[in-house]
Amino acid sequence: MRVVGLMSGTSMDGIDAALIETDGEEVFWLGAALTQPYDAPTRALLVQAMEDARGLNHRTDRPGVLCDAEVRITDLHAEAVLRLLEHLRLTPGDIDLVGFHGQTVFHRPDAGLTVQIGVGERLACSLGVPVMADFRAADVAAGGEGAPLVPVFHRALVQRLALPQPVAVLNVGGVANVTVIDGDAPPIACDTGPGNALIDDFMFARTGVPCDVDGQTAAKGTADEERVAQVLEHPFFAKPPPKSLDRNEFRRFVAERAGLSGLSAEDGAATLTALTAATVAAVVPLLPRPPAVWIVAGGGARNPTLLAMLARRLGAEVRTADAVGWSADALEAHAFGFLAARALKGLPLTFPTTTGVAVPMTGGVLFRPK
Ligand SMILES: Nc1ncnc2c1ncn2[C@@H]1O[C@H](COP(=O)(O)OP(=O)(O)OP(=O)(O)O)[C@@H](O)[C@H]1O
Ligand SMILES: CC(=O)N[C@H]1[C@@H]2OC[C@@H](O2)[C@@H](O)[C@@H]1O[C@H](C)C(=O)O
Repeated sequence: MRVVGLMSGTSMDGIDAALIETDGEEVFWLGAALTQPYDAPTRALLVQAMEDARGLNHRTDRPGVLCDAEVRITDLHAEAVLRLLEHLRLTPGDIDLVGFHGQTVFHRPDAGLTVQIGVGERLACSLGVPVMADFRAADVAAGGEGAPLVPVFHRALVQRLALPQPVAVLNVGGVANVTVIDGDAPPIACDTGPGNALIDDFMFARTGVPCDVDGQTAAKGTADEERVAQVLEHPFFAKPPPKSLDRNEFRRFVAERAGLSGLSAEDGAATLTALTAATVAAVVPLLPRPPAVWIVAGGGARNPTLLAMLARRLGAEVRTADAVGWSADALEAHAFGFLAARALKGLPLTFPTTTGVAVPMTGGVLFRPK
């Protein structure tokens, strides 16, 4: 199948769209990708949507601006697909399926609720292509964490590489998550903690720039290890995998524990970057054996200061996804193309070792164009 995967992650920087050729078991080709950035009004609408989603009790409720936000982002996803196809000189008739993650506005698996906004039917009708959406709901309904979903894709990719095992695939987006693959053993996975989100917020508040470009600010600072250690006392970090996070989960805790207000922009950025690296390293003692190689994807792969801190704290080889022939920026979009193909075939997306669900589960809801 030729599938376009779509992901709009917790950083809310935009929509990633990527083409993949797969049968849902093997990956035949990781195709071209692009990012459709969210403009400032769309980002503001999504921030408000997340605020309005806080009191959600039912996954179909759409209080406040949620309904507007859902339609707006659906249409932007259609634009992203059309732009990608145009770039490839293809038309919607040339693809078999679209994998539409949607924008997470609420994630409380403990309360049995995870909500990704996006109208699958509207996207299917506007493109004239079947759309697989709502990937997390079935897992959460069955008692799983509903995240991470990408491990089964990471496993398919790692199987094609000749690398010493175990191999860890680390995605550093707004939130960071890891998959550990060790031969034929079921992949072990979890969210590890904050990825770039806290660094982004801090940089925006201090400098008006929404991220620490290339880790340059952190590179000039010194991490305050005591503050990092204070944050690591949160019980989340001692909990064995699987486990997942809402994007805002650590905001208040880090503000209270790390109290960054007294630090310079450089030292604050260095401390938050060290925190991301330290929370990733905190997973290692929870694994059966330490990974020999770490492959880093997501926006964090573009931050050399973070990569250096990871290598030091993990004491293992750290490579970027691009260095092994994948796309660090498009890996999650490729993943949702792969997951859509699996869901279409009824193959499992989640496993007891990845989301804590009792038995392997398929998922997704298929929308066909009318
Ligand atoms: N050149 C760069 N230098 C430093 N950081 C960068 C750079 N480019 C991107 N980033 C970081 O990567 C983030 C975006 O990462 P990504 O697109 O992987 O996140 P996401 O997919 O939205 O999140 P998630 O995986 O949690 O859903 C930006 O917000 C920024 O913090
Ligand atoms: C609820 C939700 O949207 N979680 C995202 C988020 O972004 C990163 C991390 O937290 C991850 O577990 C998950 O996305 C990835 C793609 C996943 O499910 O594998």
